[in-house]
Amino acid sequence: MLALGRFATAATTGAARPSARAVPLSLLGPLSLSVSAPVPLPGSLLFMHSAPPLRYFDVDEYILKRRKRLTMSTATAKHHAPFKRVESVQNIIHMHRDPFKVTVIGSGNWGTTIAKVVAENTVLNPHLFAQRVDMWVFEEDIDGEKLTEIINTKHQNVKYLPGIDLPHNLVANPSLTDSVKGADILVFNVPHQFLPRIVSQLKGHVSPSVRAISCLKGFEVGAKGVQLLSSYITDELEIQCGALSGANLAPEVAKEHWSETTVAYQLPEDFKGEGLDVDHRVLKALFHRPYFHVNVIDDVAGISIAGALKNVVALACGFVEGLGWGNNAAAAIQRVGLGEIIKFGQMFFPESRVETYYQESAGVADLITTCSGGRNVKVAKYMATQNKDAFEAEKELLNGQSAQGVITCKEVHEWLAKCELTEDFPLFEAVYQIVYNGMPMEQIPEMIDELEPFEVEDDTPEAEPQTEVQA
Ligand SMILES: NC(=O)c1ccc[n+]([C@@H]2O[C@H](COP(=O)([O-])OP(=O)(O)OC[C@H]3O[C@@H](n4cnc5c(N)ncnc54)[C@H](O)[C@@H]3O)[C@@H](O)[C@H]2O)c1
Ligand SMILES: O=P(O)(O)OC[C@H](O)CO
Repeated sequence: MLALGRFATAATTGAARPSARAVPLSLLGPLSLSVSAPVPLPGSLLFMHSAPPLRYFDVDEYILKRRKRLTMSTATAKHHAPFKRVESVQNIIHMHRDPFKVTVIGSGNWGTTIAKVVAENTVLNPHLFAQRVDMWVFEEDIDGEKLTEIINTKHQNVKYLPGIDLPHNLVANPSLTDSVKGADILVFNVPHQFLPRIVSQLKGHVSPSVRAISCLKGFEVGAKGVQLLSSYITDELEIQCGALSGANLAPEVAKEHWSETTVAYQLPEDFKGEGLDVDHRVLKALFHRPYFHVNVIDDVAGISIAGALKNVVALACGFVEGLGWGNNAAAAIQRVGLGEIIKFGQMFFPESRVETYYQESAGVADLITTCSGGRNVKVAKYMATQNKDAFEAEKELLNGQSAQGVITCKEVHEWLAKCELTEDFPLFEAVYQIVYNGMPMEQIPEMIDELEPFEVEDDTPEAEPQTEVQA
């Protein structure tokens, strides 16, 4: 309704032109009028069914205005504009400094995949990025050989991303502090339970001018309450940190099957200027690939909340899948889950935007893909079918990888319990009770029945008050 309200003011009134094709607005829905939605065919008119007399939306006029707006916004590009797509980046950024040196911290399933993406782009953009990308690897022994040595000679991460060739400019580095030496951009990508230790080891080794992106999904719950991981990194290391999150199952991205993602970043107060510092265009150049389409926005909170909480919802999906309840049950879980995700965001991170949850890859799209084929859903399904607990399931299924929902549901529970709000998030609470207290998963429907509908603020003008009709 937000988009409908905005466009309704631009609509003209009058009769439909006889030659024009009419598209009933009610069929298109509010999303179809949003800026990022496909534009309807020229020459068609969208009828607005909402208020008599019948009004229409002139699509030709809309397309012209939209094109003009896009041209203007490209010409007057401002870094803070939300949802503005960053157009082509090649050869546009004039660098007034040395190329940015990039380090990826983490080498798991997603860590290695993102390192591959980044290393491909540093080769393609030598004016922007130093070609060598260091990837910090938590060293381990694989059949008597060090994992870093295997990666640096065979150019494959045989444990966490087997079968995928890695660029030769990607260098596995077992020393955390050495890997960040001289780095301008840090890409954090480890299971989030390991972040506090990593960050404490990095203290004193990272200059305040370094910029960072967190690809982690989860929260930090501590003395400061519930914290986004990007904020945690900023607080601990005193560096600006954004986030990358989207509908991105690592094995598919690694095989270069097309997907989308969202990067969110806010310029720091000490931003040095275009060509001198990391901004939206630099980040697009760093992460965008033909098979990995990036949209850069500034809603760090929105994409981080969606990314973390959908893992909890995915566990619930896995439970009902394991119980053999079918697609309807999974859809019901996702509907309720999305409501709780948005509610959580609006309640604890009011700066996050509701639109992010449905317009961005990091929102509902990530919820869908994670609930369809992610590790969380697999672990939960295994719990249901094999009668194992979450930790046994993770160990038996994932070969050292992590299902982050298992930890996130505990963090969320601890935070909500502190706020005495567990009853307001019955699905999140049900998942916690199943994973940690052995509550039967068959009880999910009763537990979530109490969910109050969540009201989203609407800027549609209020209807005229009705005059009371006297009998
Ligand atoms: N895998 C995906 O499809 C995917 C997609 C998007 C986002 N994510 C998110 O990305 C983050 C990283 O996930 P991942 O898939 O790369 O990791 P993963 O689940 O594959 O975990 C394995 C990694 O953890 C490391 N590790 C194990 N013990 C450690 C320790 N004590 N200290 C430090 N590191 C240790 C291993 O060395 C390995 O690199 C997570 O927050 C996850 O939710 C994952
Ligand atoms: O495999 P999962 O469940 O950790 O989910 C992976 C990603 O977060 C999907 O975007």
